[in-house]
Amino acid sequence: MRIDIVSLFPEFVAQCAAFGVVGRAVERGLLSVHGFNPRDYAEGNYRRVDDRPFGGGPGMVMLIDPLRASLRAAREAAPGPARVVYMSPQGAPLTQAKVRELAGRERLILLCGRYEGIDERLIRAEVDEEISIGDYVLSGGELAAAVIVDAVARLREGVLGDAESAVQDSFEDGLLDCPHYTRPVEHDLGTVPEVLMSGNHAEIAKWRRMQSLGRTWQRRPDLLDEAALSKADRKLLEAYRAALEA
Ligand SMILES: CN(C)c1ccccc1CNc1ccc(C(N)=O)cn1
Repeated sequence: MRIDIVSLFPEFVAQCAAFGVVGRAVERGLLSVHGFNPRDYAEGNYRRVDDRPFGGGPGMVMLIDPLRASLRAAREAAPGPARVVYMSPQGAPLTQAKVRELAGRERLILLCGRYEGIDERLIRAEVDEEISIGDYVLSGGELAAAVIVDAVARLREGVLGDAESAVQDSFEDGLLDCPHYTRPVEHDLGTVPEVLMSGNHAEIAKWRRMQSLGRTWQRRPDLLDEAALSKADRKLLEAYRAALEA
């Protein structure tokens, strides 16, 4: 998979692909991340990439042509179609389903805005979709792009060993993750739930599912569509609630 980053600070995002599982995936050639800086494609001796907004108001707007030239350079840097994603507060909220969809592609181009954003005509002409990583404002799209790189990379075949837990991750099945424990069993911060040491894998799986259901119900009821729960899941959630009252 190839991901191109169009940004005034491309090394910022490339660094986010230099550590951990994503860094190893890059080393192993499962993924490559390349930066394109609109300033390298800006005309004139000031190499302008922004200008004042028509209609007045504070701040600056990113110019069309340096962005369009850097997008063209990114497209032409490798074969095959690329999905152009613009990171912005006006985008569709990022979900794990959207991450899975993006991870299925061979090429992505992530467009990072700075200043007050980008001339709308460039967005309309070149952007396939706008994505927001949450309802808050950042100084640039680079952190949002880094989130996409990480979330997408870890879903690519071969990136996570079976030691890691991409499958059981929260949101993979639409529920929050269960609690996790490791050594020591006895600690002044408490002990470990008995069932996890029982060796009874069916019981352990049931306990974990019950915890995921219960935590989702308690912390993110918006994610829990109780109607869509299986009979077994509904029984587990009942058991979780009953244990709270006990
Ligand atoms: C400078 N701003 C406000 C801006 C305005 C328009 C586009 C991009 C930017 C860059 N900033 C971003 C980008 C993304 C997100 C997000 N929630 O995904 C938050 N902020």
